[in-house]
Amino acid sequence: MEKITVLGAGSWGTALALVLSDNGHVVRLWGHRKEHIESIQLSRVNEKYLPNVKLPKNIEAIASLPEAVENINTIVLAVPTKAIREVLRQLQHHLTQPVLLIHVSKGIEPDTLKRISEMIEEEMREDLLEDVVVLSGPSHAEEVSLRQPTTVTSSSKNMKAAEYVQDLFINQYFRVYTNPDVVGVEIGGALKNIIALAAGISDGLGYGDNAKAALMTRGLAEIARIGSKMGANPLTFSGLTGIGDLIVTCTSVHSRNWRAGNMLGKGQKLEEVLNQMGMVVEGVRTTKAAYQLAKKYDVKMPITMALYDVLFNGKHPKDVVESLMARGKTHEMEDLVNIMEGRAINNGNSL
Ligand SMILES: NC(=O)C1=CN([C@@H]2O[C@H](COP(=O)(O)OP(=O)(O)OC[C@H]3O[C@@H](n4cnc5c(N)ncnc54)[C@H](OP(=O)(O)O)[C@@H]3O)[C@@H](O)[C@H]2O)C=CC1
Ligand SMILES: O=C(CO)COP(=O)(O)O
Repeated sequence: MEKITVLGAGSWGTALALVLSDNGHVVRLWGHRKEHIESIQLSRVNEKYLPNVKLPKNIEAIASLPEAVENINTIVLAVPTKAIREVLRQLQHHLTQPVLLIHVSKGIEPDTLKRISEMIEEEMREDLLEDVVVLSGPSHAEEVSLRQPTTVTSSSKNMKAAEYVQDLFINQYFRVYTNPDVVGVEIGGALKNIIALAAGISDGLGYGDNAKAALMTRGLAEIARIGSKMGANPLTFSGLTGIGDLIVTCTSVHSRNWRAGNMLGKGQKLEEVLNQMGMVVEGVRTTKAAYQLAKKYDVKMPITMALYDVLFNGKHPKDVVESLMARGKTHEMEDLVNIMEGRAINNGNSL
């Protein structure tokens, strides 16, 4: 039995607190808004983010960060990508010993183009950071909190730490695998949100399953192409944090990215969609980051570019679909064969 603190009292932080509590651990769930935490303390329910589940006694909701991390050496970081640096800066003031940081966020920081574990290593004082582990995979909070079968992957530069996290979380409904490819796991988790937004737009426009299958398949090719250039093992993209997470996010009504895309496809404006959602839609910021990554690494990412035009250049989704379909002819597998065989990627026409 361990004492573990979860930072971030949103959907995913709360669902993971439930998994840890089911495994017999004592969990502190920290949230930054006092009134939100007080309402959880009062009702034992996280009304805003996970209204159907009552929290058991071994989850303590806490609004004070120093209290939440006192005498703790394992922390789950479950806030949106854009809040990571701010939370880490606050956290360090209150740590008196090194901690294992388990991050579960799916994003890439625009401009710096850092992955989450890179942001953590940059922000944390070395003497306060034992290891960084990423836990990622096809896992909607709504289903995990109902104890429905779910599989995820634990990844770290230090495989002992990844295995420790596997042991903390694994149980009869939450199966945890390990994978040493941190870059692939983080890139797959972040970039699938872009494709989920595009799949939602396609559904919102009234296109059918053919279009969605095309987006998912060619989206994965795009993710594998940039991921491999960034140092990922291409095989990771055929696993849980690649195609697995792509499937669940592009096809589930639980996905905020798919739902946001769906509203955009039906003609709503980005700002009103994000306001309506009330929860994080990571794919929007990640599209900006991926657009910059494609330029930096000189990798063709046509779906990402098309989505960027819809989100940030006011292009109509139907027009970008037309442009995508009208591109020059190409060989389907050429890039992937090159990636698998470790050859240089052809950036010409094979898209
Ligand atoms: N939901 C899911 O099923 C899954 C989510 N993820 C990933 O987990 C991460 C978190 O997502 P999720 O929990 O779903 O998001 P939610 O939108 O459900 O919740 C986000 C939580 O973070 C809090 N927060 C926002 N900014 C800050 C800040 N500056 N300091 C402290 N807390 C802050 C929010 O507080 P407030 O209420 O004040 O806004 C809220 O409690 C994302 O990267 C997501 O991609 C990964 C797998 C599954
Ligand atoms: O990452 C997720 C499922 O694996 C959650 O996706 P959304 O953020 O789109 O809801």
